[in-house]
Amino acid sequence: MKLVLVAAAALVDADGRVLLTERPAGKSLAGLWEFPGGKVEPGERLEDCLIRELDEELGITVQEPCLAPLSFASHTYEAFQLLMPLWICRRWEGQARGREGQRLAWVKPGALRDYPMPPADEPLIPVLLDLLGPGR
Ligand SMILES: Nc1nc2c([nH]c(=O)n2[C@@H]2O[C@H](COP(=O)(O)OP(=O)(O)OP(=O)(O)O)[C@@H](O)[C@H]2O)c(=O)[nH]1
Ligand SMILES: [Mg+2]
Repeated sequence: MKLVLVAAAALVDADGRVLLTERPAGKSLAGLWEFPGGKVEPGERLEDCLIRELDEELGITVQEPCLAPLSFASHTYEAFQLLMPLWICRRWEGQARGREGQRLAWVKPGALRDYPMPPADEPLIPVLLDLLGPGR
């Protein structure tokens, strides 16, 4: 089965909220909320991919030392197996905005379950809750 490698980030703001972005209409899994990130290009370093995607999708600049490995998602979809390392990032330059027209939400960890996410992301919710607490 095809392996798809995706680099993604949990951006956490000063209030401990996590950024989710809505997948635009027309894409697979449209309407679901996900961590920003994207597919690794052939030969591309994972961290370079993530930094590129965060700029393309959100218009923010992230320095590599501000990315800490947190967890990963492994999920078998119908057409491919997804392997998605997830980094946590608390520091970046610029203000995140949906550069591709996608909606953004800053979400308390305790409210992540209110946002429908791809099935691969489910096991990442308790990881963020453990680390950050539910928020208030
Ligand atoms: N960025 C991101 N992708 C995720 C998450 N969870 C998850 O299953 N994915 C899947 O990982 C794949 C890569 O997403 P992507 O954002 O790089 O690529 P894309 O929009 O071009 O995807 P597409 O071409 O399949 O529509 C997609 O199939 C997406 O559904 C997540 O939390 N963040
Ligand atoms: Mg993407």
